[in-house]
Amino acid sequence: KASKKVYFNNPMWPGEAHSLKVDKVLYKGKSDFQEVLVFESSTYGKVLVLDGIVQLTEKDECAYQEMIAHLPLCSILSPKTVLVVGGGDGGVLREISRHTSVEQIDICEIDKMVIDVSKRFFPELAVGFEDPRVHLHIGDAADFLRHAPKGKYDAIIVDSSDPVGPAQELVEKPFFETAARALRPGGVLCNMAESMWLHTHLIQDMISVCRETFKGSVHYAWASVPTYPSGVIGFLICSTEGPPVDFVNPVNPIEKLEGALKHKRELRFYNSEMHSAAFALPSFLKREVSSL
Ligand SMILES: NCCCN[C@H]1CC[C@H](N)CC1
Repeated sequence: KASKKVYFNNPMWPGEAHSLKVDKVLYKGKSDFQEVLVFESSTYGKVLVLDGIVQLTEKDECAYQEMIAHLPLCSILSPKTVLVVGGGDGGVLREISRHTSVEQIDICEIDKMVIDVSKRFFPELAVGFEDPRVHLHIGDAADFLRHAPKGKYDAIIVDSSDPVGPAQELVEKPFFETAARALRPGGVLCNMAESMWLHTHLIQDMISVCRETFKGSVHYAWASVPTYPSGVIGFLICSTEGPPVDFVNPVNPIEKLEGALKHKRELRFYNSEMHSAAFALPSFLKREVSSL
């Protein structure tokens, strides 16, 4: 019976378990921060698992990586400097690189093993590291942001794992305050914001903190990702107060902004209709989370 208990006791989704058929285990390791597993699934391609939690699969990673990158970057005029917090698999970098206006991409990933494993088993994501605009920093992002120049970034994308373990501090007020300080006026933060079906308390807490910290706007968006718990994942899009001309409506991208995307035909999930639709929220969420 012990095996049954092990499957159903993740505090992020108690009583719930998700399974994919494993054809072959390709890598098993343990870094200073977490256990790393890569396996070939029978129907979702290769899968990256950290501490027993699915991070991405080749089949559905496009939904998450494209939305977390293009929701913020298609909401502001010609983003130039972008910071990625986490994102060690390189998928978000691949997406940011499509924006021709971007001149500098900093990335701060705490676990080098994730980068090395992605380069070895997920070249179609790790390709993001090959862009010459990318500057890689290995370390704690909260620390990195505390030392970042005030107002340096047009956009900060927090591509984190769940807030248990290394990513715990990335949902707390001090982190959001350092992110707001590092953004220019009218700059935008987009961070992973869990599931509307499972985490409305956490979403409420994050939105309350963000409304205090970001004087521009705070919006919640979501996308379908079949291999994430409850099959959806949310995004919190926050902007610092700034000249209105600099921050277009985060819900409806300006068509020409989308036009600034290189290799648009490679996009498998994002488009301007999905961008706008992502901000449409179910009634239970609007009821359970105030100010949505
Ligand atoms: N860059 C890979 C996605 C990392 N994002 C998280 C993975 C684990 C999920 N429970 C929540 C999103």
